[in-house]
This record gives sequence, structure tokens and C-alpha cells, in this order.
Amino acid sequence: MTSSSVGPASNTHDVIVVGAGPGGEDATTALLRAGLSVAMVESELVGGECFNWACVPSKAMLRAGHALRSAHRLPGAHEVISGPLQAAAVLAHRDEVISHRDDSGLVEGFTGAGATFVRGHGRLDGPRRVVVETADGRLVLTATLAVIVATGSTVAFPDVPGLAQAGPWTNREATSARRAPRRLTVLGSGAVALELAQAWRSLGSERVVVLSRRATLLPDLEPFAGELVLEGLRDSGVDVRFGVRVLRVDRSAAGGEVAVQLDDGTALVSDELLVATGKRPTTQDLGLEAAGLRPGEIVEVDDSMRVPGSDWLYAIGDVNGRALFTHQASYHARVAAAAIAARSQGAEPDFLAEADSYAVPRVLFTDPEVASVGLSHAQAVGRGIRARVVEADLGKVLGAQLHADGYRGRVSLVVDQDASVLVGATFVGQDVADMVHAASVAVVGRVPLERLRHVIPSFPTMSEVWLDLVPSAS
Ligand SMILES: Cc1cc2nc3c(=O)[nH]c(=O)nc-3n(C[C@H](O)[C@H](O)[C@H](O)COP(=O)(O)OP(=O)(O)OC[C@H]3O[C@@H](n4cnc5c(N)ncnc54)[C@H](O)[C@@H]3O)c2cc1C
Ligand SMILES: NC(=O)c1ccc[n+]([C@@H]2O[C@H](COP(=O)([O-])OP(=O)(O)OC[C@H]3O[C@@H](n4cnc5c(N)ncnc54)[C@H](O)[C@@H]3O)[C@@H](O)[C@H]2O)c1
Repeated sequence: MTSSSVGPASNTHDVIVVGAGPGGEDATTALLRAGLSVAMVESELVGGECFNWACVPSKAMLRAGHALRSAHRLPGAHEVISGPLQAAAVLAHRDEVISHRDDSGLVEGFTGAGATFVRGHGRLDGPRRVVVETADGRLVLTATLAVIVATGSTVAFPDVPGLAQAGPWTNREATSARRAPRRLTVLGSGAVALELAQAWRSLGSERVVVLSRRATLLPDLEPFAGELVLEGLRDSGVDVRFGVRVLRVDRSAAGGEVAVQLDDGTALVSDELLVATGKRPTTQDLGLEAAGLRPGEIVEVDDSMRVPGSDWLYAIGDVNGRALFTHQASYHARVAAAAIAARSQGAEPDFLAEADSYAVPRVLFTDPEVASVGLSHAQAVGRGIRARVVEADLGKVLGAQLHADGYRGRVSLVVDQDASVLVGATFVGQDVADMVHAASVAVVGRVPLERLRHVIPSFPTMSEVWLDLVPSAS
């Protein structure tokens, strides 16, 4: 950590950014590029949850397991591989990738680019004012133009008797532990649960059980996504139990074990319990009252990221509840910075966050991966679109067979039949993460299906699956 304040000494800046996760970082960068002065306030670490305890360490923990399984799927490589992952080396690499949670280099990058950095807890204190509690005392910052709230989200704990007292893991412990727990129980079955369950199973946990209160996985995606991910998890040794509720948790058992009592009459004993049951906005202690808003709730914004009725308060990333992904926080940051810069010149912005409503991309980094964008078939129908789905077996594409012997994967496109454009796409399989960007371009650009016939995938890549899909979609 650095001293509490670094950069130009003034306490008045064009913009104050509260929270330096991916949203706050990218807003600061865009505002500086626009020639505005910025004070960046962060209570913990620059990089936020994503870089330090979420996206980045979890992906580093998953990658080696995926690489090992991929190699096992290729004749010639399979025969020469023996033994499991070296978990200690994977975890050391994880810690290296996130700079051992030392953000001094990031702070220097921002102050070197002209920002003022203040380490401390920020609270709104009336129009364009933020009070920061730092290690050295109380600092009052004033903005001439705007305050951007980018304080992210924190774990939402379900109300289960004994859970809080049992000292469960959240994503923070699950991405910083240095040894695999022998037995891990995971409460919840969303993205955090599935990625971290597979990661720890690959890293040596002997038994990993995921407890889902629902009957299927990934209910807001196409049904085949949840089915293929379930197969992949089970193949890698993760036990997924559906339709179960936790009645009680107790850590008082001998040996520090944690006992989870389920509503089907059974009990699970494990060494750690990971709570992965969703997030809530970090707005409890942010002074939202000063802006006429309610603490603890999401900060609702318009498509320029500004709070309706305010001419100075903006909110970006997880805290506005629009789409809880790092890339969306970054998109919001670019939109908010453009809006503040335009309004400082008396103009209205021409770059608004319209894609939040119809073209959010997402990748679930399990094996298999799920990469999707836009609407599922059910969502499209729900919006009154005359939608049709076309599907293809990715395993039949030569490019996929070259990635893995017996490649298993599936792709679907959702077509708006009246407009003759794509409104959604889903890719499931090994190494599909990057394939979704082409679909995002088609969805956002509303590329007519007729034009897609002229988009030629290179041979022999997995993108050749588009050659099956486009004629069926037209
Ligand atoms: C395990 C896990 C894995 C994930 N993987 C992915 C992934 O692969 N891809 C993806 O797109 N998304 C992923 N996500 C979601 C992603 O982490 C969030 O969408 C992203 O971090 C949101 O960025 P943000 O800037 O809004 O908030 P955050 O990253 O939460 O940053 C907010 C910052 O604000 C600071 N702060 C809060 N209150 C104050 C205050 N009052 N004063 C000063 N500072 C304050 C915090 O300390 C924090 O640094 C993952 C989430 C989890 C939990
Ligand atoms: N690869 C990625 O992009 C990635 C990875 C991890 C997280 N994220 C994002 O971060 C956010 C948080 O992820 P998450 O997995 O914590 O949330 P989530 O909302 O995706 O999943 C929460 C899960 O918890 C379950 N649940 C909720 N309350 C429960 C209760 N009382 N008892 C039992 N189960 C309960 C839900 O049914 C669901 O399965 C999400 O928006 C997610 O998309 C993204």
C-alpha cells in the first residue's frame, strides 16, 4: 500500500471516482484521456474484486486444469502425461498474475498519468462532495463536474441458521487459499460456484459437492448449456445435487469440520463451505442519503450512467445492477466518461449504454466453456420477437476435432425472423470463449443474414460451424 493520498495536492477535481475496480480504473483512464482532472478513491486495492479476488485469480486457477484435460484429449499427448496438476505451482502462478495483491504498480500508473489517488473509504456528502476517511484522517474532496460511484458488489449471504458462525468461504478465501480443502461443499450453482468447484477439484480436493436449489444449471441460458456443463463437471469429478435446500450449518463438529444439514434428510460434512449465492451492491455505507437515495440498494442510472434527477451523480459497474460483468463495468466507464466530457462542453452525449439491454456477452470458464451473447430463445420470445433457433453440433466441425479427439460441443443462434438478423448466440465446448465476439459483432451491428453468407471462416477453425448455421438461419 502507498500513503493515503498520491498525486496533485488540490482537493478540487473535475471528477471524483469512488471505487477503483475495473469500472473505476477504466473511468479514470477515459476521463484523463478527455483532458479532465480526476481523484480516484479506493478503500482496499486498485483492481477491485475482479483483479484481486474474483475473475483473474479464478481463471488462473482453472486454466492449468483445462490445459491438462485438453492434452489428455489428444492422441500422442495423452500417452505421455501422467499424474495430476502440481497445485502448489498453479497457485504460485495465480499469485504472481495478481502481483501478490500489491497494487503499488497500478497506483503509480494512474498517478503517473495525472490522477490523484486517495486510499480510504469514500462517502457522498452532498452535491459534488465526497468525504474520505483515510489512515491520516478525514479528507474532503470537491468535484466541479461529477462524482462516479464504482463501488461494486459484495457477497449476499442467505439467511441460514449457523451459516455466519461457521466461518464459510466467500470468493475471497476461495481465490486466496494456498491448499485444496480435502472436502469442499459449495452453496449455490451460478458462475462463481461452478468455476470454483471445478478449479478446486482439479487442484486436489477429493470431494467437491455443489448444492443447487434449482432443477437445472444456468437457467437463463439455452438449456443445452447447462446440460453440457453438468456433464463436464461430473466428468471432472464434481458432484452436483439438484433441488436441495440447506436447513442448518454447524462448524462445532470435532476437527473443525463443517456440517451442512439438507432438507432431503441427509447431512454433508466437509472441511470448507463456499457460499456462492449471488451479490449485493456495495452501497450500505456510501452516504447515498446525501443524494436522496437509499443505502444498501442498487444505484439506478439512465443509459448515460447518470442517476435520474441528478446533474452530478453517476454509477457504473456492479453497483448499478445492470449486468454484473467486468467488461460491462468497463463499458459503463467509457459511456460515463464520454457523457461527463460532453456535458462539460454543454453538449449531450452520443454514446449511451444501449447494449446492456440486448447484447451482453458472457463467458463461463468451466470445461466445457459457455460463451454467449444477447438473448436466449426464451428471452427473445418473452420480448415479443418472432424468434427461431438454429443449432449445430460443434463436434462435427473438423477444426474442433483437431482441438480434441471426440470433441463435444454445441452452438445455437437465435434469429429474429421478421428483421432477418441474429439476436443471440451460444457456444459450448472446449476453447470456445473467443468465438462469441464474432456473434457479438453480428448482434450489435444487426448484420442481415444475407450478408453473413459473405463472412468466410478460415480453414480449419472451429468458426467453420457458422457454415452450418447461416444457411439454416436464412
Ligand atoms: C469469483 C468471481 C469470478 C468472476 N469472474 C468474472 C469473469 O471471469 N468475467 C467477468 O466479466 N466478471 C467476472 N466476475 C464479476 C466481476 O468480478 C464484477 O462484475 C466486477 O468486479 C465489477 O467491477 P466493479 O468495478 O463494478 O466493482 P469491483 O470490482 O467490486 O470494485 C469495486 C471497488 O470499489 C471499492 N470500494 C467499495 N466501496 C468503497 C468506498 N466506499 N470507498 C472507496 N472504495 C470503495 C472496493 O474496495 C473495490 O475495489 C466474477 C466475480 C466473482 C465473484
Ligand atoms: N465468468 C464470469 O463471467 C463470471 C464468473 C463468476 C461470477 N460472475 C458474475 O458475478 C456475479 C455473481 O456470481 P454468483 O455465482 O455469486 O451469482 P449468481 O446470481 O450467478 O448465482 C447465484 C446462485 O446462488 C443460488 N442461490 C441464491 N440464493 C440461494 C439460497 N438462499 N440458497 C441456495 N442457493 C441460492 C442461485 O440459485 C444461483 O444458483 C454474477 O452476475 C455472475 O455472472 C461472472
